[in-house]
Amino acid sequence: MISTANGPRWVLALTGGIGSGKSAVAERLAALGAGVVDTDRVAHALTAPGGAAMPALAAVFGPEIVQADGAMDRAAMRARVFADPQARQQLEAILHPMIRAQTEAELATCPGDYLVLVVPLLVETGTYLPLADRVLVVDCPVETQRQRVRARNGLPEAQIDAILASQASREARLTHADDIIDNSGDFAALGLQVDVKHSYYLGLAHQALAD
Ligand SMILES: CC(C)(COP(=O)(O)OP(=O)(O)OC[C@H]1O[C@@H](n2cnc3c(N)ncnc32)[C@H](O)[C@@H]1O)[C@@H](O)C(=O)NCCC(=O)NCCS
Ligand SMILES: Nc1ncnc2c1ncn2[C@@H]1O[C@H](COP(=O)(O)OP(=O)(O)OP(=O)(O)O)[C@@H](O)[C@H]1O
Repeated sequence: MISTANGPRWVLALTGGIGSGKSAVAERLAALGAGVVDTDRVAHALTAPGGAAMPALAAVFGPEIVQADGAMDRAAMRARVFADPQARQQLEAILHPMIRAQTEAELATCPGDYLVLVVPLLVETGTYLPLADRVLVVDCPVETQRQRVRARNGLPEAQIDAILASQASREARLTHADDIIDNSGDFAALGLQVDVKHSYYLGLAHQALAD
């Protein structure tokens, strides 16, 4: 439970590797009434035109990572950081503290029956784990992740390899799971699992608040 100005809130941390289905799960939980704060979305806002992270990013990485509209050039930055671990560390050193502060501010005011905190790097950084009452991992075979990322972004295979290599292994991530959603099937199979988990989390959240 986290304490907010609106009282204590029960928090589900939701994670998974790239292309595993975190956004699809979070979207459905939101439709069912959960309050969702997604650190990827927070990061996007910080790097949008006029975003609070842009001055520091331009100073460190140069004008070539800034688009004409003032937003971060995501493809350019992706190519750079997944080819160079030191550049990735520099990017994370700028963005992660800002993402954390904004995420905490949003959690403090987010409505919903309980809170869902979506953190792709939950296991890798460990810093969000203390906020979580429960950890839900969206899981599928790495080959399925590859296929879905390929279909969505058309990323070169070497870049998909580099992103996967920078993230925790499937096995390491699963050791942190209280619950697992298997997203190796279709959207219908995913939806059924999410609905069951949501009912369970509603019960846990109500129980925790009653205790
Ligand atoms: C590297 C960037 C420019 C790539 O942008 P792009 O639009 O291609 O991806 P997007 O932001 O939508 O993220 C998609 C997925 O990439 C993976 N990913 C993103 N950042 C990282 C990272 N630092 N390390 C490993 N994987 C990452 C995650 O699986 C994430 O869900 C961007 O992800 C970024 O700015 N990352 C740094 C911030 C960060 O660490 N975000 C993770 C959430 S806290
Ligand atoms: N069960 C499924 N069947 C078919 N396609 C799926 C399924 N689940 C997700 N997808 C597709 O796979 C892609 C990745 O899904 P999603 O964006 O939900 O994953 P993510 O974990 O949030 O990804 P990222 O880490 O890149 O932010 C999307 O294009 C989505 O539409």
